[in-house]
Amino acid sequence: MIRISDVLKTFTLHNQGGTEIAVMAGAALQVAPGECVALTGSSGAGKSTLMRMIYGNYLAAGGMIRVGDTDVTRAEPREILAMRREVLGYVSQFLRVVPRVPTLDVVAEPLLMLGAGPDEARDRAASLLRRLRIPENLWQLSPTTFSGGEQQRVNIARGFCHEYPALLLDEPTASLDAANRETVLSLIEEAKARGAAIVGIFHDEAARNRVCDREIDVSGFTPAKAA
Ligand SMILES: Nc1ncnc2c1ncn2[C@@H]1O[C@H](COP(=O)(O)OP(=O)(O)OP(=O)(O)O)[C@@H](O)[C@H]1O
Repeated sequence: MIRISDVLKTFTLHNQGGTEIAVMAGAALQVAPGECVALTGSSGAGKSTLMRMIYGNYLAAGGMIRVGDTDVTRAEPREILAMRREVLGYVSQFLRVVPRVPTLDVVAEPLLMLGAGPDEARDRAASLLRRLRIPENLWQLSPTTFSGGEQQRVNIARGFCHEYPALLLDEPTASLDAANRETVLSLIEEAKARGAAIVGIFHDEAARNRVCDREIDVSGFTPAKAA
């Protein structure tokens, strides 16, 4: 479902005389449907950079990244947007929302954008919000004023609303209490069971051991070592 080979990434520091820094070379990864792969490696090794390249936020300088039928390194912006709508979900650590949109609609939006009926989309959103213990009296409010942990759970609910064939998870259990952490791990297990291919960053080692089938240490892709 997700196939990466020989990926190269350089950053050009425009505010520092255009200096080019190579941060990744020879990156390779394959994730099959129903599999969860953890990206590991020390801080600065390139875990987030690799996830951003898979999502099409950062452009790879070389190599191949395929998500389903999408050739991410060569796709037009509209193809990337279609991939994000239909195929590849991304649960980042922070919720970014348009102000004044009620929480229920923030969570239902990915399904609404795919043409689901409003009742069906809101029912699914409600069931996720309930599972993630967001009190019902908050559902009609915008999540902009919610606590950090509440925003994180709204973000997770949104990321799991549509059953994406592939998912990127950036620290999905960070700073959650035990009960909500357990819910998130169950959501990941259910997504795997229905065939989702998942790539994640999990600093929570017990969570990683429970849901991940394999680990890929991205330090192996830092140019000095890969050369
Ligand atoms: N936009 C950018 N411009 C320049 N350099 C960048 C940019 N994004 C990342 N880097 C560099 O790429 C390298 C990898 O960073 P990245 O954030 O991917 O690491 P990480 O493994 O996710 O780290 P952490 O665990 O601390 O989040 C770092 O040396 C970082 O400074």
